[in-house]
Amino acid sequence: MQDLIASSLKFQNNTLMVLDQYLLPHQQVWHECRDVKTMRELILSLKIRGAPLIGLGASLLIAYLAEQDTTKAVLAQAIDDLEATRPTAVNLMHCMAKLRVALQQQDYVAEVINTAVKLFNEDIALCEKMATHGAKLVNSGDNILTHCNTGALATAGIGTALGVIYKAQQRHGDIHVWVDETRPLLQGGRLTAFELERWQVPYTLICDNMAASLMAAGKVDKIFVGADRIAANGDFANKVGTYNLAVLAHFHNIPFYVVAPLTTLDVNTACSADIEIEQRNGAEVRGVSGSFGEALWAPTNANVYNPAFDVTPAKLITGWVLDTGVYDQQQVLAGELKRLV
Ligand SMILES: CSC[C@H]1O[C@H](OP(=O)(O)O)[C@H](O)[C@@H]1O
Repeated sequence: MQDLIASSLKFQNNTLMVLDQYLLPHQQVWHECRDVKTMRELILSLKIRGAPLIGLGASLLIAYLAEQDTTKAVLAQAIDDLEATRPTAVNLMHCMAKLRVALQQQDYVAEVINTAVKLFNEDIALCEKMATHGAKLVNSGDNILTHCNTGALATAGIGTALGVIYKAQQRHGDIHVWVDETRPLLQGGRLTAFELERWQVPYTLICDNMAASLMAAGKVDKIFVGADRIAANGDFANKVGTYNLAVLAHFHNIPFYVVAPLTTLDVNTACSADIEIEQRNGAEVRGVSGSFGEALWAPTNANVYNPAFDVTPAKLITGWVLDTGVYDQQQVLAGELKRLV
């Protein structure tokens, strides 16, 4: 398999490497992955994370195993095992479905490898298209609020919502970004801040509970977020705290955009009620751990509610920025998204 290199995932010299996003930004540690058990742990612990990226990481692992003359039956089980890691982001299911088709072909080793390579390279191109479409929605001097991390660390390209922000900054040179730290795992404070510094995009880090007063003060011009799954009616699931922003944006009449590749659209999921929300370990809320070690602030036995995602109804969304274009609420509520697949 050819070398494939992205910000947090690479296949080089026949070795699959994953950047440990849990240790960023203060430690850059790459883990080698040679088996399903390791990739499952990397995905479940969010060392590799981001809807598109977990699909690509799983795909490259399957391709690596195919290259090691792994039997069809073992590859099929590996696909099932990896698909079962995180239930909300549909990109993982999309990639695994493509690999299942490849596995049924006569020359399945070559087909699986070619499919994984194609998915990786397609993602790079999809990011560019989303960024180009979305950047046209940004005006000079805009203050943009974003949530979680949707950049190069979460994709094979420049990202989804953060890719729009990056392209807009290239175009205008004078935008500013409010970065939600994104409790409990702090993808915004750790990863988005890290990426915006690398790209030299001016930003200000805020706690999630500060977004409301910034909007009330007129300091937020637009909101761009990513998605883990878009339902057929335009509702979508994204990192928990996204729904808060959508309700606040609606109240304050601030444009609210979701940015995702068309492969995040799941026409088999009718609406948000049908999206399975991943529930995560309470330890993530009782304290925090990372490159600095760990800190525990809540009582050891505190009951915790820790959904990794929440859902936002289409009626709160101004626009859907996909690689195929930008769609407004009237188009989406009229069923336009379903006609794209
Ligand atoms: C382009 S990443 C999309 C999506 O994935 C993130 O979730 P996680 O960090 O748990 O993998 C977040 O919801 C992003 O918006």
